[in-house]
Amino acid sequence: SVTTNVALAANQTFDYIVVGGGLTGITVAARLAENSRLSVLLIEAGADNRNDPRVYDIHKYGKAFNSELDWSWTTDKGHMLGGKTLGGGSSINGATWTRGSAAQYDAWQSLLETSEESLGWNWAGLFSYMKKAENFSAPTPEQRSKGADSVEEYHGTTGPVHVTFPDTMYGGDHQKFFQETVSNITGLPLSRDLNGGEPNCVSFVPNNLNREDSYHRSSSAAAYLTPVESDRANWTTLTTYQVTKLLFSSSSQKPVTVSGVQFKKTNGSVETFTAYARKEVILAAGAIQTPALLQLSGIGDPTHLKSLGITPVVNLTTVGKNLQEQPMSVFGSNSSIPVSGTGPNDVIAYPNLKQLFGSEAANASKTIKNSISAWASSQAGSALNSVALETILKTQADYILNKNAPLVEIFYSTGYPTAIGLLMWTLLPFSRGVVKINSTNPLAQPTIRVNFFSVDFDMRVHVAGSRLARRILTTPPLSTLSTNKAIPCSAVPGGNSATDEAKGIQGVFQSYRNDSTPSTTDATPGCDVPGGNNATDEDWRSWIKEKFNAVSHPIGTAAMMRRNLGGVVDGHLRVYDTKNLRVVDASVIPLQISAHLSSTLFGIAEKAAHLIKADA
Ligand SMILES: Cc1cc2nc3c(=O)[nH]c(=O)nc-3n(C[C@H](O)[C@H](O)[C@H](O)COP(=O)(O)OP(=O)(O)OC[C@H]3O[C@@H](n4cnc5c(N)ncnc54)[C@H](O)[C@@H]3O)c2cc1C
Repeated sequence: SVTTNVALAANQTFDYIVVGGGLTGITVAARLAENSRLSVLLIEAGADNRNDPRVYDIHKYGKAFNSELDWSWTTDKGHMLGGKTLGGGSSINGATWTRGSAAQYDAWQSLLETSEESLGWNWAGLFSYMKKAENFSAPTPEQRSKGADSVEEYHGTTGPVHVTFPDTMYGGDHQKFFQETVSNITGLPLSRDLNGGEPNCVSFVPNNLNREDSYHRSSSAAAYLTPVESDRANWTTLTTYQVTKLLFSSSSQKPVTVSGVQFKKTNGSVETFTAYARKEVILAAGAIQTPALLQLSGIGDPTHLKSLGITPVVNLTTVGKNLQEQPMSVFGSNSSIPVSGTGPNDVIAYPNLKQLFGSEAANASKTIKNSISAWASSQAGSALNSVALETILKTQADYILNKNAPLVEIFYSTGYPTAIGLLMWTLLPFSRGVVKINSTNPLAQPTIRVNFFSVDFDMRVHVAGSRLARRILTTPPLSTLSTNKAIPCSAVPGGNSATDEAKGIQGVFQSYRNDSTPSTTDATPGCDVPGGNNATDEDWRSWIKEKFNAVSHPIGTAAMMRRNLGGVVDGHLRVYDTKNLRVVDASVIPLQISAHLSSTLFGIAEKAAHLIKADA
């Protein structure tokens, strides 16, 4: 059952306690609870908002941002969004369903001990679990006529997460012209389906929506919890309570044993409760709150912990380090014709280094090859050390230079009724950041330093992506739809007084505005770069620095790597020097992928559940 009745959890013992009822937490809990002999407690800080239209109606995307459903963490540049509700990010995200390139997943395996390579943390191993999570409905003939397509073997059809194209999908000249323009400029091939491990293309993409449920969002909660909610007496989901500390039964002897968790009402009331774990505690609080909870519990850098008066339990200096988050800029123009459909956004271009940099590609490659060591030194404070980081960055460089990994995402962000928009973000930053608690108050937000653009090459990528975005908007056939052909601008119809519908559909635009654009007109980033079409790199750099925002795809803060690279968990997702504590969320992803994260995370959670069951 889903409950706010703390008596159902306090002072009780469960086989497994899962911390965080977000994307991965619900997935793992649901799989463990399939065995009726095992008891599972899932604790979620947010409320159960499954019946809130801001959650189930994808057309209201963006309306949950900066509300009680959003952690809205402060970073070194603006806010990072995160779902604070049952389903976590999967309840408030854009529902875009994509996967990275096979080489990127294969790289994860190379960061593990040789003895763990057989665990299958590679494309082949994860692809099967991503498909296990998926219940794909191929496009209808009408959707095909708009441009949707799929390759059967890239999808699962019997999993819990419904994935499909929406009945309201966009699919007029806008989409077609965007594809054509991008392809003409960059040479990117049009792909039928980018979910098969080769996203270096331009393609329509599906969403995790449920065709059998009025195209409502298929969040982790809707997919894994709702259908079994009344059957699983062995699974308790406690909402509106935040886990504040892990408890250890033996902390002097390594590996340490976790005996349970402390938690309190998320709204800050003083009373603290305890629940006990017979077998394991699984952290799934996401890439920001999981490292914070580890640190609050004494797992982290002893010097930092002692400075706050916390007794160190496990010495793992990289808890919270290796943070990789992506910067995004927004571009737009108004269209002379209305768009067809109401979305959500459905076409993405993923250029690789050559397609992004064009004639500058050789130079950009040379910069990467010659700079890894210097970047590792400059970012060493956000990693174990420069030697470890150099190995990690070399792995990242390898798939950029040799395996066509896309460097930026250009998401065609159509806006009802007439907007042409492009969201462009750097996918694979070389900059590294840190999440660090700054007090012993478990309800206080940790300090998040992403260190955006602290490796200058990340800015070069962003300038190249921005230039490409503007070129796409000003090149036919897409530019023939624009009312402002010279310098596209004004993306959100109605600007800051846009209707709720326009705001909802264009949530990303809108959040960008709410966050950092105090514009009083409907002028939109993209039209106001000093120098317009003749802007210099310096013009672009200063505009980007002022306007960019976080994508809200943080990863890496409890990375799955060998310990001498700065890993926090091993290939079984077990925290080093602990016996029964695992992390199963975006924190464990060691390197960014050229994709939105959720399909990958459902795969990780499915695989984790398998590992946990096998170990038991
Ligand atoms: C605005 C936005 C848009 C996105 N768009 C897309 C998209 O279109 N497609 C895509 O594939 N991905 C998208 N993502 C990314 C994806 O949703 C996230 O990467 C994913 O949800 C992360 O999963 P997770 O399980 O690691 O964490 P989450 O899903 O964030 O779950 C963590 C959960 O733990 C809870 N929690 C935290 N601390 C505690 C605690 N101490 N005690 C109890 N509970 C706690 C949180 O409230 C939350 O519910 C988007 C993300 C955001 C924020």
